[in-house]
Amino acid sequence: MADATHILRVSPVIPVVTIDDPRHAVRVARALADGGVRIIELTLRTDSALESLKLIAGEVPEILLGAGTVLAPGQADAAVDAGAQFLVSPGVTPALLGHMLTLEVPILPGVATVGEVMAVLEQGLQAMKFFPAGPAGGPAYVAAIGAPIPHVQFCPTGGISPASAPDYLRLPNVSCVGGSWLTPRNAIENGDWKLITGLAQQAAALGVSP
Ligand SMILES: O=C[C@H](O)COP(=O)(O)O
Ligand SMILES: CC(=O)C(=O)O
Repeated sequence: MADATHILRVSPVIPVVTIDDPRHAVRVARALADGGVRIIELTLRTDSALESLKLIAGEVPEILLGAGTVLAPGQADAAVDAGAQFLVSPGVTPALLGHMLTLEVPILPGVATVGEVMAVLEQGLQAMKFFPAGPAGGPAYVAAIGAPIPHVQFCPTGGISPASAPDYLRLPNVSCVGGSWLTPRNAIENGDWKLITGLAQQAAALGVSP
């Protein structure tokens, strides 16, 4: 099933995580899960990303494991082989989208314009990443897309902070947001897993109504 609507309901925030040293991978995933965030989008931006995916897939079964920054069909295949349970791309091309649709995992293609939303919708997908959310227009832009196309659910990502996340999460066409703020690079390098767990707890609480 390619549609990722159910993936967007796992957590109010999908952490977008970049790990340089695979020895940190399991600790980062556990720190997020300990804070109540049981989903991770591990970017394929480092040479060791596939190794990190394999380690998390093998040792942290309680977290839903996605691969992000999928730019090419071969990367999508390699990520699934490494254990990715869903795939995220910052944008779409016909070749990449067509290939990802042949795989057995949910996909979250990135879109930034109404035309791109319509192109992805034509392929039968109703869940999309909106990227880069802040620079592309922010909550007002996402809300405006919802007028003609109310049945698409978005995960806005890019330039979002704990302060701005609620402005997106209150929109009817936003199920969650994505962000890198839960896993600061220096916290990973310093092994500050408590900080990451604390940031995850705050993020998980964004989904709880006051
Ligand atoms: O490339 C950006 C990541 O997808 C997340 O963006 P962010 O660092 O603004 O949260
Ligand atoms: C930014 C983004 O969407 C990605 O790295 O997949």
